[in-house]
Amino acid sequence: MVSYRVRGGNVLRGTAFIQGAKNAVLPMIGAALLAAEGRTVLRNVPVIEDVRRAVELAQAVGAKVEFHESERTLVIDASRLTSPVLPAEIARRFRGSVLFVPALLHRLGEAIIEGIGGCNLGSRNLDFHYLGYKRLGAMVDEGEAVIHIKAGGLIGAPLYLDTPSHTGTENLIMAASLARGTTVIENAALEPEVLDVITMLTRMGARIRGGGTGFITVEGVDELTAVEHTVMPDRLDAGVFAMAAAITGGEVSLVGASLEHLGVVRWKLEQMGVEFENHGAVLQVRRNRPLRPINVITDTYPGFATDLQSPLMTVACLAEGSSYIHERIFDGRFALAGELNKMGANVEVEGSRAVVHGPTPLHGTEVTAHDLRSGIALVLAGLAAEGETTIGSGYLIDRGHAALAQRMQALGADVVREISTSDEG
Ligand SMILES: CC(=O)N[C@H]1[C@@H](OP(=O)(O)OP(=O)(O)OC[C@H]2O[C@@H](n3ccc(=O)[nH]c3=O)[C@H](O)[C@@H]2O)O[C@H](CO)[C@@H](O)[C@@H]1O
Ligand SMILES: C=C(OP(=O)(O)O)C(=O)O
Repeated sequence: MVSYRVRGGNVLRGTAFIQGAKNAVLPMIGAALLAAEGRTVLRNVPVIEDVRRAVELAQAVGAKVEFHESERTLVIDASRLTSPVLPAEIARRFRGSVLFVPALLHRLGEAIIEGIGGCNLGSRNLDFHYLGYKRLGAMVDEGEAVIHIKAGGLIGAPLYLDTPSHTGTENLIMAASLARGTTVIENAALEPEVLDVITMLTRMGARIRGGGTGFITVEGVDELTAVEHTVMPDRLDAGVFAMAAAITGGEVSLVGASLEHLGVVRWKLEQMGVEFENHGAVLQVRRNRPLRPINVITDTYPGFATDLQSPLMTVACLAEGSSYIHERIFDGRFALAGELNKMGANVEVEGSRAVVHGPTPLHGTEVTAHDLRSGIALVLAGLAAEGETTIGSGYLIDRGHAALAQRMQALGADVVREISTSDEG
């Protein structure tokens, strides 16, 4: 059982090193399994629990994987895959398990999904994935507990997504890359991580056009080769550290962060009173005036990232006035509000909208992470709160943020990660 203990009141100053992107490395591990020969090398891999689960899952289907954690490097040899089964005990613990399906279909002719995990954010459908596989010629049997997808060779086809699903786009690009003929994917996702995955696949020999336009064309090839690729920086980790500076009225240098990748998040934080300045490759973030309230509507990239909606809700608690948040991507992403209210916040939720009445002084207490980003949002709340905050279910934070306590401590924060003996949490 992991928990985080935060003593608030310290102003954060110093340098934070932004990790490699969780939402890029997971599809890249899936992509590495498409290469039937040689060894793939992934660099700048974040040392997070989701990557450890992905390594276990790749090993479960027969790949040889070495995770050199201190070098943040993965070496993946997928020349012999032996099992199409994504076993429940691993696959249920993270979302990235769905990204193994295209490789299993191409390499073994079938994929058997015994469970799918990831943050509990309300409905998280996969119908666009399944419909896409079907249009490429696969058979999908959606059982109660197990999903069985079979294909005796995929064939390119016109595909579409009702909304630009992030993993849906990645999966259909991977499936199309080794399919016979041409596939066109309309309404594809534009997220920077999707583009990074396209860059890696292209290096592997895939023929993909239109990344970043919403309209992607893939000409199938006969084989993909193992390559070396450096994972892009994690814009969500960067956003969290920027908000940590903002909420404590501090100043931090973010090594590896890209302003461009923050999209609308950058402009919303600026409206709240946060200043950004690029110093070459280092992004300086500071806040030295009172926080202003904000209106935010989450959207796909370059809109305001839903994964930063929870941390922003915490920052809004300290703003001078009422902020308005409209969550448009997930239908159950406001569990944080109840936890913040336990700390003295005044957040009202109605359906997909929340109003944060600020400023409210926060006080430390025992709270629970309901998902990865509500967990990190509670760490931010703890930084601004009087006294001590204990955040339970810390495993959820470890799913997506590497060495969080050490990186926060380096900025002067009092954050400790604690482990007690009990079940995962
Ligand atoms: C591992 C990974 O990359 N996770 C990210 C990915 O999740 P993920 O790829 O699961 O998110 P999607 O973009 O697919 O889902 C967004 C919305 O579309 C709906 N939908 C999606 C697919 C589908 O087949 N049918 C359907 O209805 C979902 O229910 C959800 O409401 O993008 C999310 C939205 O930016 C981020 O919060 C997650 O951090
Ligand atoms: C929703 C998230 O992740 P996942 O899709 O892996 O559950 C997240 O990173 O906030």
